[in-house]
Amino acid sequence: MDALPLSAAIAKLQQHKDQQRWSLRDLFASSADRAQDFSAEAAGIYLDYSKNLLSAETRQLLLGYTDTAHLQERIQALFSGATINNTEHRPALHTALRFQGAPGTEHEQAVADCRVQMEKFVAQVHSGHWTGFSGKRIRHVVNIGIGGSDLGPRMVCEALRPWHKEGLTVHFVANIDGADLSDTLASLPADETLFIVASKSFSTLETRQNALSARQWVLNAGCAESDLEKHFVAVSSNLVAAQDFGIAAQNIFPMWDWVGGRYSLWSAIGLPIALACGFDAYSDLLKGAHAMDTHFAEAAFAQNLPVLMALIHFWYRQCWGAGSLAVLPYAQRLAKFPAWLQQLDMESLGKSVTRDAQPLPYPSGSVIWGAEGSNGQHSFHQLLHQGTDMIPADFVAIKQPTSELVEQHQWLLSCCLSQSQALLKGKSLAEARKELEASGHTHKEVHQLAPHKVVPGNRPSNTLIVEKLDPFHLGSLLALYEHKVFTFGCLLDINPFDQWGVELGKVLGNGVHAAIDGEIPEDWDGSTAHLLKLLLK
Ligand SMILES: O=P(O)(O)OC[C@H]1O[C@](O)(CO)[C@@H](O)[C@@H]1O
Repeated sequence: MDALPLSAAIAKLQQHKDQQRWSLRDLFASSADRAQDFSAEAAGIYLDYSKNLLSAETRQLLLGYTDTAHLQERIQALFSGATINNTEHRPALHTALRFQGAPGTEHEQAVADCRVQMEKFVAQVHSGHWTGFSGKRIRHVVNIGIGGSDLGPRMVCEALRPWHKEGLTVHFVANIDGADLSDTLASLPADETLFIVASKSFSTLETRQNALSARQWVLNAGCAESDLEKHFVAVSSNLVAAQDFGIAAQNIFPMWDWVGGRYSLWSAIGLPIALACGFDAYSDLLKGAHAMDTHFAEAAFAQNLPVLMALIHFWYRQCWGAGSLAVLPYAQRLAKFPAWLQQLDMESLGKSVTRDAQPLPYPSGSVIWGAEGSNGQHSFHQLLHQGTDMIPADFVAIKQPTSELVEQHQWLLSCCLSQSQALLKGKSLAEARKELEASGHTHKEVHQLAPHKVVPGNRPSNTLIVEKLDPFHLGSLLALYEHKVFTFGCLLDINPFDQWGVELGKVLGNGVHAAIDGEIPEDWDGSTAHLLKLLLK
């Protein structure tokens, strides 16, 4: 697609933005039902987007932009399995991973078969029929994987802690830093530990090295080579490499090239979830995601949660110069949600050319960052409130208490709502002065202190209310963000399913490693050569 119509449409949006003075206080004052008007709901998730710097006219213009970007056709292409990952010549069919009912396509049939294999395996481990080399049942599972083969299952397992099965603990190791693996293994009994080597490609440096070390650790503990299959299973689309590594064919769970790594937690990459929380919980996660898929595919764009969220983020990125988005889940168990979203969003949208390889004439994706509330309030929220940049934020609140400490949940929700309220309202100089005068400060003190107490306000946010932090609603929340990111990619006319930029670092990493025992090539930059010499001294 020619990027020019998109650039022209963005210029129109920019004009609309530049022509008026935007005040959240005024927008609320001029419309009594703004909160209702600027909200939508689907699959157990309520989106309030009223605290955004946009009017009904802005919304119309943004919705109009979806035609220019051919969004409807793109969504159809996604669901129908068209080759939308055009640089790798593949479909992106993560939605097929969470199909419900009877399998209707070849892809769904493969998924159904894999689910049967997973369910059988989980039952064997839970029942104690799967034993380690000493005949004892498995009590620890260590997932070795990185990126999409780690972040999703790790985050979900932490989010669903109340579903964890007794007697089985799931651990995650990702980093090439040996401390990750050795700290994890330090307290584990090798004969009761099972490893999942999770790697779509089965060629990822970190995963291969960690898996090799884990293999040695099991052997050192007295396991015979012939018993290794009791301790290693794999999830991969590269069956040959997994078998070459020494994983028995029957212990390999399939993955397919039509599933991107960052969209893979719904596949057998989700095995740690099924082991930690049970297969029913894993199935409910898929159901929640499927409910959001249906909403995304069928709802009118004006009511469509992923589309609305993508349009709003796009508006700030293109017309307001917002370089980052803060994601603030008010739930301790969602502490890893921002890290999962970082890969999903930044690996997908960090591109500089359009689908047709033309230089992108407008900004691409932005920085995604954040942490769990209320902790973030006591660290980086200061910058959100008084820093010079406007940083839009997504607040995620969970309606039902996540623990028996119900009163604390009420405080948690109060913290969440009051933060977005403070971002909206701010505090004017006059308000700051009045406050200081009322507390007995001298005229001089008021004059000096008041500017420090001014909070600009007028800072936008979305609030998502998730009914409950359970498998179904978590599935729905994650699929919402997946589709938001896909939509953003369509609005930019980029391919959100490849990640060529990551490859360069991998290739250079091999070169640096080779230089440790060999010669430093002459064409290296001076800094890298000097640093390596210092490190090797
Ligand atoms: O599952 P694999 O093939 O080991 O890849 C791990 C991760 O590495 C990446 O390719 C890039 O670092 C991610 O996209 C992927 O999720």
